Amino acid sequence: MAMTGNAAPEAFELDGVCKRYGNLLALDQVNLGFPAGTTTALIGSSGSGKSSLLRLLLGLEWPDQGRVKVDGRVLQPGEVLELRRRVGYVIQEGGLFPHLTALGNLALLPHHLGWNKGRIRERAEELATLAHLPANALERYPAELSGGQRQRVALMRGLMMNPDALLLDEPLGALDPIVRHELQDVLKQIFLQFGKTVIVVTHDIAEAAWLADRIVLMRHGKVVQDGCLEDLRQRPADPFVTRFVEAQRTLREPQA
Ligand SMILES: Nc1ncnc2c1ncn2[C@@H]1O[C@H](COP(=O)(O)OP(=O)(O)OP(=O)(O)O)[C@@H](O)[C@H]1O
Repeated sequence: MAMTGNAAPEAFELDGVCKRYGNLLALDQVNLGFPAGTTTALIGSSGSGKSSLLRLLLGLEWPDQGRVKVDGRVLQPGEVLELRRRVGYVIQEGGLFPHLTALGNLALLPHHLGWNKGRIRERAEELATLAHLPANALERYPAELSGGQRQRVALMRGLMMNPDALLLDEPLGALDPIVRHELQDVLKQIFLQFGKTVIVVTHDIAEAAWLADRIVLMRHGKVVQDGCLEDLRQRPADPFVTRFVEAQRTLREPQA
């Protein structure tokens, strides 16, 4: 995101953030920074607070304690609409509107901001090439697309306005292994080309390591470890880290 002065501020920052839902403490004193231009994978068991964390960064939720900062400034409710224009958000299953074609879904925000049809189509076609979506799929409704194609469109929608940052919540969650593998390549290529701040939530440690140099592992609303895959493997901060890493099955040759 925008830099001010000599020091590049963190694109996003959580400063002593607690988030409660009733009696449940979903985030417990989280301190984390996401420097501008870096890619981070957030992993952790189900219910550890990963999605809540992303929603706080987007102003879709507010902390009960602590502060969320964007570009070094505390996020204010009045800034959320503008923030949503500057940050692409991609969720599992895509969240596409079923009554609009792929192109219609992609066009929603740019149309609202006054882009003409030609410019919208040109941008959509450019992104279709990037996301390896056949151009004719742009005219189809979500129900006429495969799961992988819907995810590609969701990713394209997140990139449509050339955002300053991209937040992805299990973008490859519900896909078969071959499509997932292909899309991991597409995502990695896009992140490299994009060169901006990316935070991606996944359950899969191999996917996390493929997409990001930095992995933040969460459990029960707290950050357990923040490092690279090698740190998690060789220097686990906690026995839970080893359990989490070892719980991810790898295929081995059958024993003779
Ligand atoms: N709107 C809500 N109302 C009540 N409880 C919620 C709400 N959103 C999340 N929670 C609870 O907060 C905790 C953290 O949820 P969150 O979705 O952030 O976890 P997660 O790590 O993203 O989980 P998953 O990997 O299963 O998506 C969970 O126990 C969840 O049930």
